[in-house]
Amino acid sequence: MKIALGADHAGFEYKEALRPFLNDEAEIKDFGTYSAGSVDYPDFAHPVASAVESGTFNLGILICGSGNGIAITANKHQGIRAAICWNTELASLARKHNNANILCLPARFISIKEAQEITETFLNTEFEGGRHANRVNKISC
Ligand SMILES: O=C(CO)[C@H](O)[C@H](O)[C@H](O)COP(=O)(O)O
Repeated sequence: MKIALGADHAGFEYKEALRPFLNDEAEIKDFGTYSAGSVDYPDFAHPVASAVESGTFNLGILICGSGNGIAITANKHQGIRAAICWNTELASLARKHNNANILCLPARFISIKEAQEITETFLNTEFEGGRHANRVNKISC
């Protein structure tokens, strides 16, 4: 499993906390940001989304303050299904029903422990297919 990881300044601390936790599970590439200094979330969401869109990475994890900016940006890419998840049930449904390929975490609304649990659920839940496959296939326009 290859995972592309990125965050803006609001998600920086969470990204740093997730990285060692993820290393046990997968091969990780950290696309930045690399400090808590203020940056613009599209500069990190686009590279992560491109990496997943191209198939070089299986899944992406993006983190910003609300989750909105990174999700809006990532979902501009063809074949990207970026889902904002603030609890484990949403993470499970995003994988099972939507085959989400980028997890968007809202750092200013969850704890680091919650972020780790949500990430673990997202990475360990499979797409159910079936009726959901028909719907996911209808997303692209
Ligand atoms: O989704 C976002 C923007 O739409 C993120 O929450 C950003 O992290 C947030 O806007 C950053 O805000 P700041 O006041 O510049 O720290």
